[in-house]
Amino acid sequence: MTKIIVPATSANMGPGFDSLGLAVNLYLTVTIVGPSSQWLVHHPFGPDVPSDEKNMIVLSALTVDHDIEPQELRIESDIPLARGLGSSSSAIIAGLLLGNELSSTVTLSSETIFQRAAQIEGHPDNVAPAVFGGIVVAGPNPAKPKTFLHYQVQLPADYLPIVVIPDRQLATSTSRDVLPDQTDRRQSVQSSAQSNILVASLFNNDWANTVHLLETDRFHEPYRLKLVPELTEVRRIAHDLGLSGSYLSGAGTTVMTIVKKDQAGNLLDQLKKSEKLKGAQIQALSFDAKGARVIRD
Ligand SMILES: Nc1ncnc2c1ncn2[C@@H]1O[C@H](COP(=O)(O)OP(=O)(O)O)[C@@H](O)[C@H]1O
Ligand SMILES: N[C@@H](CCOP(=O)(O)O)C(=O)O
Repeated sequence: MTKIIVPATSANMGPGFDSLGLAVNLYLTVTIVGPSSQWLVHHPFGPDVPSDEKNMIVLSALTVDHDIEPQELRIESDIPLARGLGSSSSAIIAGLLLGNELSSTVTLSSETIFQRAAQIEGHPDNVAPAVFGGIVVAGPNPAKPKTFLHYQVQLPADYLPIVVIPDRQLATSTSRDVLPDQTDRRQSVQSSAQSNILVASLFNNDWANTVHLLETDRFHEPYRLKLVPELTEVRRIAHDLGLSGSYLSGAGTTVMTIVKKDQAGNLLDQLKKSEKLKGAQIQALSFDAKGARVIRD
């Protein structure tokens, strides 16, 4: 049976709000069981997520080709919903790949799948690493309205991502609602400078400085902190160990820390001891370098 696999993503690396994201080894897997008289989606997400043609994956597939035959689908997922790990992006991309597989008239390239998914999401920071894998800088293409440019960064060999995933959902739309419409000019200039330096450090594989720059966001973290106080606790614990590299993953509630591999065990031990992080899923991950893929047999 054909399987579609899409990784989870962590957007908003540092001051790279809406433009810098990375893919990790948590996956959404969609198995195409076969044709059915109507769309039937077996999934583990409970009654709030539709199991018929209203499911986000099916809706996305139908944007590729309205005439595709209904299918029975089986969904497995390690990506928790509404926690800042790009579950909606992975569902949209899985749907576009599904439509691509099932259509007899349309064939989409990875580039087109990325562009369409970014248009649907409205920002490319999750969908770029979800489609292409790794760490990606992406943003609006000034030469072509409604399209996006994207550039992939080399992955660091000696760092890995650690996630703290609170046992609490936060819809991206809710978390965007707390952001101000305007920011101060001085602050914007400083944030823009730090974002530029962060991108330069990423392309120079300078992770000793990158981890500090990951903590310089002023676009969203100050406003979202009240929704995700765990960020303060993770930073406190990491700083006590002399470690930087923590940021709010996407719109929250996940907190991501990029840490040197030889420090990961130390940090995990301390995070797991914290009363304030009780109930959170705390684990070391790895970067996903491949991005979305289709496995046919
Ligand atoms: N695999 C999926 N199938 C169907 N709907 C999904 C799937 N993954 C996510 N969604 C929808 O997207 C919502 C979460 O999107 P969002 O608030 O953007 O959070 P995030 O993308 O950070 O996980 C879920 O509540 C659900 O409605
Ligand atoms: N830049 C977006 C990223 C949202 O990511 P998600 O994983 O929470 O969907 C934002 O901050 O709103």
